Amino acid sequence: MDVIQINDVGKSFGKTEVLHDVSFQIKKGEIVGLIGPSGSGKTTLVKAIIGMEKVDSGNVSVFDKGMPNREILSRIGYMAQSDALYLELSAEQQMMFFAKLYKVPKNERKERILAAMKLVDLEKEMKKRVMNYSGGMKRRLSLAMALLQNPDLLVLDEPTVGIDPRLRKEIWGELTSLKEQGKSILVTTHVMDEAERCDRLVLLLDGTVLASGSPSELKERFQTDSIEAIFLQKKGSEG
Ligand SMILES: Nc1ncnc2c1ncn2[C@@H]1O[C@H](COP(=O)(O)OP(=O)(O)OP(=O)(O)O)[C@@H](O)[C@H]1O
Repeated sequence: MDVIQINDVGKSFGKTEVLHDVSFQIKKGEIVGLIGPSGSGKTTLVKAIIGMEKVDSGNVSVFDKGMPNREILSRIGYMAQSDALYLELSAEQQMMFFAKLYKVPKNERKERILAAMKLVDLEKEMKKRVMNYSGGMKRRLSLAMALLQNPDLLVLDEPTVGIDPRLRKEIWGELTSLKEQGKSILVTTHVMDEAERCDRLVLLLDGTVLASGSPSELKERFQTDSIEAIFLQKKGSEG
């Protein structure tokens, strides 16, 4: 079964077309990277997947249901590109607020919060108010929030921006183990060594799918040794 199905999706803002006939699927237990230069339409697509943005044509379904769908949304852990955090609260209060909102059973809340915070290496900073967090800490807290309700699908929009290489490696280790538990993960990134860790990549350029496949398939198809070079090649050929 496909966890995410995107069929011929088109979207414009005013006269500007930002997505054109975009189609791809994500299966259970797969990490798919959505890769593309700034402005290529990644965030718009991610928002369409979670039902935050309406598409003009085509359709988006998640777990076989058309989005937006409230029930399905509770199975998705979403991490937005910009952190939506309550600065006045401590990280722990913030997590508790969302644990209630996500209807995490009362007797599991503390345990789940601690597990998610450990994963992003923030368990010692839980009492601190979020306003005193650094940019990278806020990013990590947003990731912990996305993991809180133990979702079947994670949709992460540039999750590792501002996160140092050591923790980035740990986070990717965790994403891989979540995938091994059968979770599906869609991640947007600009970081090419992260792209290499995905099972499959969807390369987006100017709102269209340039190519998709495993990192090694793509490199072979385009006869390059890096994913980045594929974009450079394509841009060059447009001249
Ligand atoms: N609400 C909006 N109104 C008008 N234009 C928009 C809106 N949201 C996005 N756009 C435009 O759509 C295009 C794609 O934006 P999007 O944020 O999806 O790109 P992106 O690939 O996620 O870029 P980045 O990597 O920089 O985040 C851009 O030209 C952007 O200006």
